[in-house]
Amino acid sequence: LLALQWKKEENFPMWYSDVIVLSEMISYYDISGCYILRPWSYKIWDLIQQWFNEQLLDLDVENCYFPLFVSQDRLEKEKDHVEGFAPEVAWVTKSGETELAQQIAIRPTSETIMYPAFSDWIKSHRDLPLKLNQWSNVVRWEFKDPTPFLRSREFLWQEGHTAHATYEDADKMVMQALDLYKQVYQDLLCVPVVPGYKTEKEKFAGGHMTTTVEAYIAGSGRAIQGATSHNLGQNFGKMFDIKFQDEKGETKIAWQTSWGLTTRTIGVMVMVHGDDKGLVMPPKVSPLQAVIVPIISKKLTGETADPYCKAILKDLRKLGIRAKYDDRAMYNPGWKYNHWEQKGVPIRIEVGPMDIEKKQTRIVIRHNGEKMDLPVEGLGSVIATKLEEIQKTMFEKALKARDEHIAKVTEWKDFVPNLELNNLVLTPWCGGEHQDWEEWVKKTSREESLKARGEEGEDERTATSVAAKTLCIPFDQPELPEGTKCIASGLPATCWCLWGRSY
Ligand SMILES: O=C1CCCN[C@@H]1CCCn1cnc2ccccc2c1=O
Repeated sequence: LLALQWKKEENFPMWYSDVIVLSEMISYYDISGCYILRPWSYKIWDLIQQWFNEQLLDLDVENCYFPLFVSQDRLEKEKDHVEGFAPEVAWVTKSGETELAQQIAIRPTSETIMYPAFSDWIKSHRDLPLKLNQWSNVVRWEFKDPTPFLRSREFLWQEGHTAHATYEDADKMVMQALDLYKQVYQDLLCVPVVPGYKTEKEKFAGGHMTTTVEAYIAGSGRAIQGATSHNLGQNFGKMFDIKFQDEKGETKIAWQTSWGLTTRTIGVMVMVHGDDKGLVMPPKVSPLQAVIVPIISKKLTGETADPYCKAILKDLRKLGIRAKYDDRAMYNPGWKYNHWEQKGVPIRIEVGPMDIEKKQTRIVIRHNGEKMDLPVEGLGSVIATKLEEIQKTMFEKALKARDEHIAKVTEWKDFVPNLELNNLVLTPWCGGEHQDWEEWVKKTSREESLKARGEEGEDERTATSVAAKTLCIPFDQPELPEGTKCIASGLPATCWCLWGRSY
């Protein structure tokens, strides 16, 4: 099956699952919610990890590795933190034919695995700050529709866990981590995100405050949480007895953070940039940034093309450009064009008989189809510059598409009509602590959406997917004129809140 069977605008979910298979990113697996990450997608995670690890050095965060398994006692140390998540926990209950005396959980996240050790290690303020990061897989036995990269039962992530002497130090760490996430999305993946606070209803219950970066998927008109960074306060310190002697010899409880970014990043990138020819890769994370295709014919044999193309390849690689010379004789140029377009390679370099004669080459830019003839002389640095331009243009294009779909709304009558236009909605809000009114918006937006679609009485599952929820209270707050009313409660608005249908 060589061509995409679905158009992105016609059937977004089918287009997505087609693209990730045809581009050789994913293969399916016989256990629901589990997927094979093939080299073409794993390399993206590799590149994200390389960049992220560089940044961790500057933040004095060290990598480590904790066990995959956690005892039931530890996992359930603090009931109310886990109860909401309990159905997602995967348990090991036997080895071979033998039942285990105590069932053991597979980590869904590592707070309860790490923090007893934190308690052992942290005795004095001199042991602080403790800043650790772990790259690993985690398992969450979700029941909502699994989607490769976006929602799977096992996924790869990094989880940062830090302990500090003061609230302020912890809060600074939370924001530094969130800024790394913003850079991963905007600077590496060319995906614009809105950084902000989660409301009380949407935050991590075990923490004090949650921050997030929210992305927008134009294909579905939905928002998606890109990554999250929590200020845990002293909650886990109290639970796991993480105490230290401060300079005055007084015993204090540590202030903590935890923050995570997952392979969901890859799915978001595919959805935002992909088109009807397949993947469109941002150069910074593309496994291949340029592919050289010789147009072999009677007028141009392999042995004439080889030295010319290999010289171009050398020139590119010398500048650190991830390039490949596709000299496979069993595929014709047309097949190769289609293949590398589906895989989203940013630049194709075509070499035909005329090109060799004129010491030039024809390059084709994947994201906008632009073609141009360039001299082979100095080609490497021209390609390097082109790649930077592509990175910038792709982000600007996504930013425009996202901004066109954020509607500022102050009256409730305009809320659902904007959701129906695939918009996110920015509204005056009475404050993140008003969970009751947040619930009201969720329920009312669902009912009004179903009515607008003439689907009253739709079954619960579908209905939930049309409800709007709070995405975040953006750090970047527009002017809020005195006396502005909350769009739902009519109470005095204290902030602007971003809403949307979401994944
Ligand atoms: O977000 C992050 C970032 C990385 C470190 N962990 C925090 C908080 C995770 C919240 N969470 C999420 N799913 C869970 C599933 C089962 C048990 C516990 C949990 C759980 O605590």
